[in-house]
Amino acid sequence: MQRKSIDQILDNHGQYASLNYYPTCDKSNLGLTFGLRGHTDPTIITMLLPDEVPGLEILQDDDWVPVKPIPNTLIVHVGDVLQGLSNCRYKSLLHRVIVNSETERLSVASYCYPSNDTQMGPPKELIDEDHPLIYKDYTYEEFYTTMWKQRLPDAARLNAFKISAA
Ligand SMILES: O=C(O)CCC(=O)C(=O)O
Ligand SMILES: [Fe+2]
Repeated sequence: MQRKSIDQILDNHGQYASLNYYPTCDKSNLGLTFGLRGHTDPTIITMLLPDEVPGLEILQDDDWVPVKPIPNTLIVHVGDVLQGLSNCRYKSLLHRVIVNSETERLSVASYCYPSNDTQMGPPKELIDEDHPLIYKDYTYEEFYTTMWKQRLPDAARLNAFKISAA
């Protein structure tokens, strides 16, 4: 696939950042309280800079697996937009943050997202007999609006744009 296909699709993209603070949690509430519940990010990619306190977990083969913090290391992961654009060749990462009773935690997250009018259907080069088209063509604005209006659980966000969706 041509690099310029993706450059053209994501020509006007933006980036915003959040500073996430996770306070400690009373022992009696551990297990009931999440720093962030399991979610995927509605982004192209997300770049994370966590501090050295563990907490981030990713879902792998139905198990939540802790991500070991490595000092001064960025974690880059795929978001929903790239899953759609790649016709599911890249998968959006399901992740969550757990808290602990001893140490507060900080992370900086930087989210890359496309402009509202970006057509999110995958480039033609990615579609062939072995990789049939999964999603209808839709704009990022439609995706984002549907996501908030319908309060869809994460995995269902992109499903709403599947060709086979009712
Ligand atoms: O704090 C973290 O390590 C993850 C933050 C996160 O998932 C997010 O901001 O979407
Ligand atoms: Fe996230």
